[in-house]
Amino acid sequence: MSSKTKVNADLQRERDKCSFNITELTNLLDGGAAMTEERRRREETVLKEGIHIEEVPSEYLSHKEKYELAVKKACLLFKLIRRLQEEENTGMESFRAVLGGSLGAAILQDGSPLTLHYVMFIPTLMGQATVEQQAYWIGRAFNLDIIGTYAQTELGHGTFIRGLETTATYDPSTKEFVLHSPTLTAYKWWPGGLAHSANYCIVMAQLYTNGQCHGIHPFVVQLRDEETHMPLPGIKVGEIGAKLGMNGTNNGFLGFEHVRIPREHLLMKNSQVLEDGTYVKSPSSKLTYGTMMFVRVVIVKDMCNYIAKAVTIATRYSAVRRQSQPKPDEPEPQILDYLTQQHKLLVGISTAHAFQLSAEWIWNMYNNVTAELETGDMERLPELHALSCCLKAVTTAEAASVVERCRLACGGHGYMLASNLPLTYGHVTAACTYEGENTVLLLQTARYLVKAWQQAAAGTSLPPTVRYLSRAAAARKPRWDNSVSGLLHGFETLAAGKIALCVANIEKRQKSGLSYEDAWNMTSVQLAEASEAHCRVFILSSYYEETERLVKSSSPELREVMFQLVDLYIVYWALQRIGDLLRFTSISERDIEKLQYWYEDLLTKLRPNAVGLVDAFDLRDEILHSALGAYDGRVYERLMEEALKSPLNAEPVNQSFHKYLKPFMQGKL
Ligand SMILES: Cc1cc2nc3c(=O)[nH]c(=O)nc-3n(C[C@H](O)[C@H](O)[C@H](O)COP(=O)(O)OP(=O)(O)OC[C@H]3O[C@@H](n4cnc5c(N)ncnc54)[C@H](O)[C@@H]3O)c2cc1C
Repeated sequence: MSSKTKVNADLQRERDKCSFNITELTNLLDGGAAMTEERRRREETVLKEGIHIEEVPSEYLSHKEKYELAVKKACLLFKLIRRLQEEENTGMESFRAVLGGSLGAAILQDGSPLTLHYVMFIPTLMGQATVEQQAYWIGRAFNLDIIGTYAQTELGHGTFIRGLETTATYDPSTKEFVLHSPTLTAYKWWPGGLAHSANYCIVMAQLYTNGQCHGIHPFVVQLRDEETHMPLPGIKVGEIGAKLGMNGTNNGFLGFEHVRIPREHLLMKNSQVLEDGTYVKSPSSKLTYGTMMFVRVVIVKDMCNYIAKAVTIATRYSAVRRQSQPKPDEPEPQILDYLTQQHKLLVGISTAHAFQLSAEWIWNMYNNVTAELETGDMERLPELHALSCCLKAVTTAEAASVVERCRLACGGHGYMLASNLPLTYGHVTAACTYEGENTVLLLQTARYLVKAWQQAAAGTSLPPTVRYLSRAAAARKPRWDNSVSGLLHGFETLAAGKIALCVANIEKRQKSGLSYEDAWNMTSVQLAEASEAHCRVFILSSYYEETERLVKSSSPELREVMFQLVDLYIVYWALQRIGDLLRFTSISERDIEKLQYWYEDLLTKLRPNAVGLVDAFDLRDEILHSALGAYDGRVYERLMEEALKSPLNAEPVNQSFHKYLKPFMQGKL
């Protein structure tokens, strides 16, 4: 982890005074010392290849050059994965280990044109292809003989999947489907790698057979010649243009002009079209949820990595940076000594832990529910779906706000691309939109919560993550208790109160003559907030419970810090939601005052361990890729080194001086 160069004295002092063993925490976060060892070994293997090293920083390249560099790096990375698969005789794990987590992003800082192959193309084949189809496609995809992507969104529709316009019409005479984009708005728009990278694609299209539409289905479509890479006849494909971030991902558009594909290219694990055109319906439309939920859980894990990266950069910088002079005769303090700065950073650290533990929890639930699905048991599917929706929405939104707060915490230098905070923000804020737009996801969870509340009120027993609604429906406002468990109960009361109010408001609006849909829409701001409150209950309680379980055999020093972080996170959110707590619980002015003191006291207690806590994320300099966040804290030297890489600094006078500036100044332009 550490670079061999001299470490900034302030940063070293922070490390010296850390009260717990940093390696112990690293091991805890990785899931054991062996896992830390394995991660470090993998990072060493991958980074040793030097794929991440850039001759000219990619921000100074043109759009086209950026893409070409991203393809080069992605290919070298895939080549490495292939080698690791052979050497270690592994499968999908090598993809996940090298591309997932923070390692992939360290090599392709602005996104990879080949990621969709691994995050969407292969998982969709695994989830929706029959055994025979898998035998044919997965081998080819796995060996990277073909590169795929996933095209669902169209120019005209993203959220409303039923509104997609691309058609796939079955022709029994040739046993083919004919793919067509009837309008401009039917063009696929957004898929990563679609523009110039992938040669195959899973296309979601409206399936027509025997004159009847059966809704959206997945088709494997060849887009480009495997040899020349030229688009096949009838395929109109290109790039959608420059974006706020993720400019290496090669997002594309795609239109079809009566393109024919074999019948077998419909992924038929769930629904089928027989040779004569007979449509055989899926036993449950819910079976296709699997891939979607897998991706959402992966997103939550990604958010932990981005937050860990941003808080590491901003915290180390805050230990090095000195600013202002609050006491006239004393030197300028480290900015980390300002309570407002601790407020910006320490909650970020606890957020990374909270999300990681929530992600572990839902990952286990996902695996259990998937195993149950294989045996035809779908009981916990709606609960998992509701939880994965709100968790994706809340974690991505919060990650975006943590990263932005970290950027602001670094003042002007945080605005530099060299800090790596802007690119990190670009990644995180994109996740608020892709794989289900956040508001839409919160409203999906709200639908589940409204039903759950009605069941709770009717006395029906509820699944574990909404069981608190039954307790709330049965009891009156409990007495306020200003402890951690009291706060957790307070959040349950708050969430239940919000959900109950939404149900009451919808009913009231219906009684006043509105349709259910209009009553829902009029209540939707409250519904989205209720959904967020429910998610908060889940995150806070799983963070608390999982930490208790996790630190059972930890040293007393580490245990103390871990609980301080949990307390900080819970008290922080209580203070953020004071208005709601006043409205829905019996919290008093005095309780709030105590919470505020408690929060400030926690910040002060955690302050000496701030650097130790971010060091424990164990992010190598190559992964942080930041002049402000490097292990040695040589912030100013690195900023200057990076500035000197600007192509403008290659010559003392730019030609535009002679061409424009001088003639302009002399009135001759
Ligand atoms: C970086 C990036 C990568 C992407 N990659 C892919 C990809 O690989 N493949 C792919 O197929 N797609 C991809 N997408 C597309 C993405 O999935 C969609 O953008 C997303 O689903 C949102 O749909 P939309 O853009 O149509 O937004 P819209 O649905 O038009 O949303 C616009 C606004 O309307 C609101 N809204 C919409 N419906 C409702 C409702 N029912 N109730 C209340 N409010 C509503 C939303 O909350 C939002 O505020 C990507 C997008 C991004 C940004």
